[in-house]
Amino acid sequence: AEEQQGGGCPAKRCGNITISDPFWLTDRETGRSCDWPGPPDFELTCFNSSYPVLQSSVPFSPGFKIISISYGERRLRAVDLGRLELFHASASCLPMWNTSVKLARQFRIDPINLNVIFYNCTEEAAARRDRELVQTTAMRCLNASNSFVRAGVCYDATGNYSRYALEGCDAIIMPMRGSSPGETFTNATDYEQLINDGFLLRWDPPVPLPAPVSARSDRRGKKIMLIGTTSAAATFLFACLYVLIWHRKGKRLWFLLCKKGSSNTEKNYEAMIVSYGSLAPKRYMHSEWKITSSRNDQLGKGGYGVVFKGRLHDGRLVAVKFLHDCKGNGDEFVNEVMSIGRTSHVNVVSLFGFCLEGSKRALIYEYMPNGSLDKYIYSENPKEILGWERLYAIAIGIARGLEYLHHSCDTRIIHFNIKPQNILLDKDFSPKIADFGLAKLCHTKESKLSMTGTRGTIGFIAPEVHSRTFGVVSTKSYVYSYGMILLEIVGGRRNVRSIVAKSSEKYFPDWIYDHFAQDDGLEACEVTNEIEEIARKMILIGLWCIQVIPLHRPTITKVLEMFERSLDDLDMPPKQNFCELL
Ligand SMILES: Nc1ncnc2c1ncn2[C@@H]1O[C@H](COP(=O)(O)OP(=O)(O)OP(=O)(O)O)[C@@H](O)[C@H]1O
Repeated sequence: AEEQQGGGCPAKRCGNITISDPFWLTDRETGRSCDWPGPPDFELTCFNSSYPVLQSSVPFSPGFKIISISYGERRLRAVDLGRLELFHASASCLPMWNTSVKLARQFRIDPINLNVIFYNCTEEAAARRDRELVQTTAMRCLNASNSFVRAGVCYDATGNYSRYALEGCDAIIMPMRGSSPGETFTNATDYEQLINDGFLLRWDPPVPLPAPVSARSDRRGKKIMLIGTTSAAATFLFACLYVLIWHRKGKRLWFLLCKKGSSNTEKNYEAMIVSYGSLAPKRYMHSEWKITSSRNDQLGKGGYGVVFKGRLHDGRLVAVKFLHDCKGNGDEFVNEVMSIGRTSHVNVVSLFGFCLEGSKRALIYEYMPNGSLDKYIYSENPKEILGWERLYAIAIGIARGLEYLHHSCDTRIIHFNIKPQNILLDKDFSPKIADFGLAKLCHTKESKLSMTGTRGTIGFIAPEVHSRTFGVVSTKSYVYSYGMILLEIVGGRRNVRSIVAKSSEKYFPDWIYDHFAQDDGLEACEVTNEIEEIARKMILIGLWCIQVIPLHRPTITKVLEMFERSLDDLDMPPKQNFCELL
């Protein structure tokens, strides 16, 4: 019988290799040579008519050059093109994935292969002590003095090569062609040749695809198809009804169904996560963490969902935020989570990972043992618990975190929800900004405090966010919220209430403005002589930040400069007419 490609087209040649079932060739320039494509993982392209290329499952990363295919043994020899680029790239390195990550589901690295490990070191001491390592010379994009290579590492079926880890070095593992039985390479000098020789891959037979509908198919065939399709549709409908009924009866079954999406979607998510590199937040399965506290003991509940304390398998404590009412599909969710996860600053809460199981979504954050700032500033005696110096340090820390979110990272991250509930305190009471980037992920129920600029209470949201008549929404809108937090730190809501009671319901920013110049004016805020400078500075900066017109507010960088100055160098801001906001 005539040899065929996967999908039923006649076999073709690319260079000196015959492409036949299950592989199939696409011609990128002239379009598909087959009407009916073969199994997706087995699609090849022919590079310059000289050799076939197997695609990488990681988007935008180079695939594999095929050197030979043994159809009988279901084995092929391939070279990772990403590795070759290491030798030829003139300027920068492409992200280096472990080869196994780039392989589609149907392919496995043959256990007969040995491995080469490349080390890129920031500290070389450990690498230099290791006699088996050879310093690299040919890697254009790595600094030759701090990159090393080890060859002949045996295959480990569990994929655990941690015993080869070196302190101060990143490592990348790539398979190399297995030698004759029993022989291992201990000398890595020939690493370039070893990589060029390629390695062996095995494949599992693809699941057969349904046959194409041919224009020439006879009536009987059509009838069978019709019966088949109708019964498949009926079965599907029946299954849907069954699930719906069960969903109503008990959510458990629904959960089981949602636990994992289709394997293609799953693969897509994995590929997206991998493409963000090693610092990307990790995707956790429900089984990889557990809630440590009971339902009655949740950490809190906000506009986006409920937050529980949890623990990862490795022992780390986390805060798990179960999101409700999420926008967009899984891919969009993963992309947004990745951009949130790229933030890294001492004053910004770290996102360790996320959960995405069907429609269920959760974010996993580092756990902040001292909770949120509101707990302290609205307590009976906040200044006694934290002390003014600490409160002052917290104020500066928040400004640093905001400056980072404004300038140093992905500008797509918007945080319209700066308020004391979203300032979390770590074990040393250092502040970290939480809850950013969520507006893009989920719909929120209106936030409890921040939207209500009602009489006598303080709203954290800048006037221009409510109404464009006040100006354009910009980073100055965060500055407004920050200013309100400063005034809250000084005044505290309880204090505000008592002041309000004593002063015929005067708005706190108005009240503090009027009392700022008076000698005993700050007594109501428990300000004593020793800490007067600190308190007055926070008030002045706060009042500058809450100027109604955004243009009149300082930038957050300017705010940090103001903290550096002495009180005498700071001017009094113009008094605002807050009535128009209330
Ligand atoms: N990483 C964390 N560590 C410790 N506690 C946390 C953490 N994240 C949130 N919390 C607690 O959970 C509470 C609820 O948090 P969440 O961010 O969901 O809502 P919120 O900030 O009160 O309201 P909103 O959603 O309107 O911003 C917080 O006030 C805080 O006390």
